[in-house]
Amino acid sequence: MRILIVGAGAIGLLYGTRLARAGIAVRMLTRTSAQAQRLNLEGAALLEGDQTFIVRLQADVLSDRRVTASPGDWIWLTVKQTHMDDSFIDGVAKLAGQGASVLSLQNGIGHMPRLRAALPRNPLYAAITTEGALKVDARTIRYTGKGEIAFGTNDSEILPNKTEAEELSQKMLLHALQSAGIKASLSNEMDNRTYTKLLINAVINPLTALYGVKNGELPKDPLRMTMMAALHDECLTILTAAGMLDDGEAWQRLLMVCEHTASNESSMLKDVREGRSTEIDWINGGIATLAQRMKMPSPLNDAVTIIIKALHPK
Ligand SMILES: NC(=O)C1=CN([C@@H]2O[C@H](COP(=O)(O)OP(=O)(O)OC[C@H]3O[C@@H](n4cnc5c(N)ncnc54)[C@H](OP(=O)(O)O)[C@@H]3O)[C@@H](O)[C@H]2O)C=CC1
Ligand SMILES: CC(C)(CO)C(=O)C(=O)O
Repeated sequence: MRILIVGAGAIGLLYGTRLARAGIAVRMLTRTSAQAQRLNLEGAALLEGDQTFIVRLQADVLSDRRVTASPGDWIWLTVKQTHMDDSFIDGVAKLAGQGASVLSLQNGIGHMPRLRAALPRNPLYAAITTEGALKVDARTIRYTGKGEIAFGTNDSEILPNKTEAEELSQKMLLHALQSAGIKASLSNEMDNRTYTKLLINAVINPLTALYGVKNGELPKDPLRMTMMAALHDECLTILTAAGMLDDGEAWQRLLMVCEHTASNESSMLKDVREGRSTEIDWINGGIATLAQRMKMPSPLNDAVTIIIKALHPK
């Protein structure tokens, strides 16, 4: 089985290095030739605790025509939402042809329908990970949080009869991940998982970016807690109306994530600090769009989306 991973950033290299280390045929597809060259020459470095693992893997530039000529069985998309413009999605469609299975691993919502429109015949999977990684440089990432990955089709796409080839391909991917020591599962409730993760990102990400604090600091101030609770409640109301299961644990889960990732700067805080656009349009903006479709109000999500976007580079 061959896996092409598009986007050699924190998450792409976190999975790429561990799969390659377990002997799975992995190829990283980068945006720049400089990064591909560096990965080919020096290998990728995975920092885990005080250990450094140097992993040899093949890398090419996504736009290289030779890449399209030899597609993989699986194509993983590990770029950010901000990178998934129309030309990127066109490039993925060319790469995938009609056969490859495509797995997309982003925080936020809104990208899956666009991918489906561009890939009408390919098996298409959403993935949610609770693992954490940080990109240190073009070839180095730090493993910042252990967790698990779940993948599956979106609820609207669950078909009663999968093809045998599709089923085999899912099992092979699961086996590859597990053989690499990665906690992985195939899920038939991806909408619920996506919304559950979205709720966490929709509270922690914008508020840590606005207050300029690490995740663990967010609940320590009573006024920040008031804001967290209000945003949480609005998101929960909208997401449960959209199909998320309310197991009564959402608020506790949110506080637990703050505690477990206490020393992290959220990805949105980092984006703002480093002068990049954030994934706000697909996180709180995504929730506001869901609300609009259901004719529900979303004043807090609307407000944080505008406030964060005002911090984007002009
Ligand atoms: N990091 C984490 O711990 C977690 C991240 N996520 C989600 O995973 C997704 C990826 O995040 P993360 O890995 O942190 O992001 P990074 O910014 O670290 O990585 C994204 C990578 O995509 C590359 N890229 C951009 N455009 C292209 C292109 N056209 N062709 C090929 N590669 C391209 C970037 O390359 P370049 O630098 O050259 O632009 C970069 O290396 C996000 O949606 C994030 O929310 C989810 C859970 C945890
Ligand atoms: C869970 C959390 C908030 C951890 O930092 C995250 O996913 C992010 O920063 O985007």
